[in-house]
Amino acid sequence: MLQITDLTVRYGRQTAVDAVDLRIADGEVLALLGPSGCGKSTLLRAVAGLEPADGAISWDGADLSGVPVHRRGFGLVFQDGQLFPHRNVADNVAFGLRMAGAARPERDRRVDELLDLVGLSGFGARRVTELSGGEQQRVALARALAPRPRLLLLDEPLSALDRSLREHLAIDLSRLLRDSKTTALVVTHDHDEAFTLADRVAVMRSGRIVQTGNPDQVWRHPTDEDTARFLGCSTFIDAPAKDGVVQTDFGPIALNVPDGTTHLGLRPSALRVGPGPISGLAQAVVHRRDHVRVTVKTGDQEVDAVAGVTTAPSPGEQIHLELDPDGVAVVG
Ligand SMILES: Nc1ncnc2c1ncn2[C@@H]1O[C@H](COP(=O)(O)OP(=O)(O)OP(=O)(O)O)[C@@H](O)[C@H]1O
Repeated sequence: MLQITDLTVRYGRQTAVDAVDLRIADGEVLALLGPSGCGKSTLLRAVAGLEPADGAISWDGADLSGVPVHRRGFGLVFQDGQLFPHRNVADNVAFGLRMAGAARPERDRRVDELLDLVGLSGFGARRVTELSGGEQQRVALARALAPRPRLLLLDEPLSALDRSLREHLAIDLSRLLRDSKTTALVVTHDHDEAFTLADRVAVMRSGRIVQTGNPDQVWRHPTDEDTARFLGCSTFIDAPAKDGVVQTDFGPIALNVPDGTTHLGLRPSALRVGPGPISGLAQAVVHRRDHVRVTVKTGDQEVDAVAGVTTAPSPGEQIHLELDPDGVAVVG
């Protein structure tokens, strides 16, 4: 188990990581999610031993301060893989095993096993410069996993890849981490990636962890407006709740909240163009992959909504909005 206690990293007068407490259980995949510059890479680097820090980092109760990077037993994967360009795939994967003094037959067996695990069987003799970006990241992952690290540290492992490959690899990576029962800390700014990969998500902002919880909790119940905004909410409303039903201007919604005023964050998908009590005027209409995003002026406010590709309104068209509870978050 990794235990981080009161960890602080300063660069001059700037505090990049501010008194962070965090724990990762054995076999758990924790995603550290936050906007650019919030300090997540710095926190990961401190755990790896690459960044001097105040506070304590321990593994199974043993303090790691003073333990150099290569003695921590952690595996590292960065955004751009950082493979050795002059070595072939098998030699890259075998690197950590060679450093650990593993004998040739064992090395070869483990390399085959890992290439199989990451879906690159038969790629051993290929030059890494002849691989696609996605293949290179798989090799980086195989290399990090080969020596059986007790903790895998992944810093934006998929960010350099294009979107469809990223989504595909996130699912593969999630399965692979589970199958190999790897304990992992994944740093990402992408909430889809965090929610695909993680058992638990820690949201970071301005050097601090502002919320931890399982993906569903964090998605449905962000701790404050900034977190909700970061997780895609763009419209915020207060609405009265009674007996588990919240009455919004857009219609009633069943939510497990106490009676009184509830603060809600609406993602664009919470408001759909369709039969509903509220009318508005379509403003900007933008086509996305599988839906259309519409900015709607209703009363004196502007809200984001979605429409089906075939039923999209034109700018200037009068429309109605209906509420989809799946896009609603309870804030606070
Ligand atoms: N070596 C350094 N020297 C000085 N300041 C640094 C250094 N590394 C990071 N910082 C600063 O510390 C803060 C946190 O940086 P960090 O890279 O940890 O953020 P991040 O959340 O990982 O962002 P990104 O996803 O953009 O890398 C930033 O303001 C950054 O400019």
